[in-house]
Amino acid sequence: MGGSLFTIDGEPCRRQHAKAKSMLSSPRIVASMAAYLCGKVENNLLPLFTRMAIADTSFDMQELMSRLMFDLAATPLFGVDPGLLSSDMPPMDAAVALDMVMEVGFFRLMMPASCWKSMRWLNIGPERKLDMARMVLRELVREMMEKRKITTCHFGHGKEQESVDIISSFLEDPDYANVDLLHAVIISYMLAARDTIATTLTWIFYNLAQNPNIVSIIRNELSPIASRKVAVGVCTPVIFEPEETKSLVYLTATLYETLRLYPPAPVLRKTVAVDDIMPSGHEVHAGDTIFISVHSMGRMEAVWGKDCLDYNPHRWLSDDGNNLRYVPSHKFLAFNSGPRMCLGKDIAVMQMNTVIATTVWNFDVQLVKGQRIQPKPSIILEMENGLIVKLKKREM
Ligand code: HEM
Repeated sequence: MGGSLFTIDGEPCRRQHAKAKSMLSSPRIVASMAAYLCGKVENNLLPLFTRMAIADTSFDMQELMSRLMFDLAATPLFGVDPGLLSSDMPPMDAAVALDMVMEVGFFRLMMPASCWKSMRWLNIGPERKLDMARMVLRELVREMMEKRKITTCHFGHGKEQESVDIISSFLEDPDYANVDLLHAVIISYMLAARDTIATTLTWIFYNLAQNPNIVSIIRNELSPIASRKVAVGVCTPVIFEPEETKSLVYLTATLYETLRLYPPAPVLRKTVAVDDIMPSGHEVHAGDTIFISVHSMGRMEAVWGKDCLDYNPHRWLSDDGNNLRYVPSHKFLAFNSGPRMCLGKDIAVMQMNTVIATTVWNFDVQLVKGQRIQPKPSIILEMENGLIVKLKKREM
């Protein structure tokens, strides 16, 4: 990822940041992503969930969310659908390689640099695994670039169909003529857009399965939209489109509550630019490294009050329950705060609300008993053993 937005500062960062911001806020790209999201949910996710429910089969929700998000991240990037969520469940080597990058990244954060650098030089341990993951990812990029020459993925319906591939704008830009830099930018985009959301969705389904009262409130909020879509007594699955879910405050509150307790980026690493004194009174010096545990901050009584450990979406609502309460980003750090705040927040909320609403409305998600839920040591807060669930189709 060397040279990509996540590893740089100063002028190169300013330029990359501006480019990423203009792409991720472009109405054309956002509309294409929304259209592709609806197509993926309708044509892949819902049929798959329906089959699982009919067969009463247990499955790993984390793996499925990882496949879904791989497709949702890669398609607008390359203009080609890798099809990891297709019914034949193809091998997901590239997704596993992305996970490995996150695990080794965590290892590097925890180890003295001399230790991992020696391992890299000797090509042993986690560094060897990273090297292999790098090869898999290079192959992914090569394969997708080849495919995009012959296939173009179209988004939307009828005359409104158009193709979008984010990569074209990098290929046309002389700043990205260096192949290694282009490669780093592509992989960073995949990590930012896939892992964060797949992980959050998995934790949401885990929490909802244990809180049927919260599920009922979400369904009540969805009910007026659903009743406009299907006639009473008709059993067609309902899909909730981004335009319909964006004003749903309780659904969004549930999403934020999950991000508070289970932030997908649980630790942020910062380097001090100039000597300073923190609001806490701690002195910091230029070059110092600071780790911020977003995971711990989300569970601190001093920040969130006595019920800080409860899963309670209501804390995000105004007193009358009709609006989201304003919470400053330095308190709710899941998307970072300040000039380097997440640029994909709105896209992420759009994608997650659509997947949650559609799943929760059409199915009951049940946890399979006897599994141990614990986080994996990684830069991303994935579950070590996945999340094994069963689905029941809702009778309406
Ligand atoms: C649940 C979803 C997401 C969460 C919680 C999240 C969180 C974050 C965090 C914490 C950072 C700061 C990282 C750091 O400085 O160390 C960040 C940066 C960033 N995110 Fe996200 N992200 C999410 C989804 C996305 C998506 C879907 C995209 C793209 C489509 C995206 C694009 C970016 C970019 C480009 C940056 C770099 C901003 C900069 O440094 O200027 N993120 N995100």
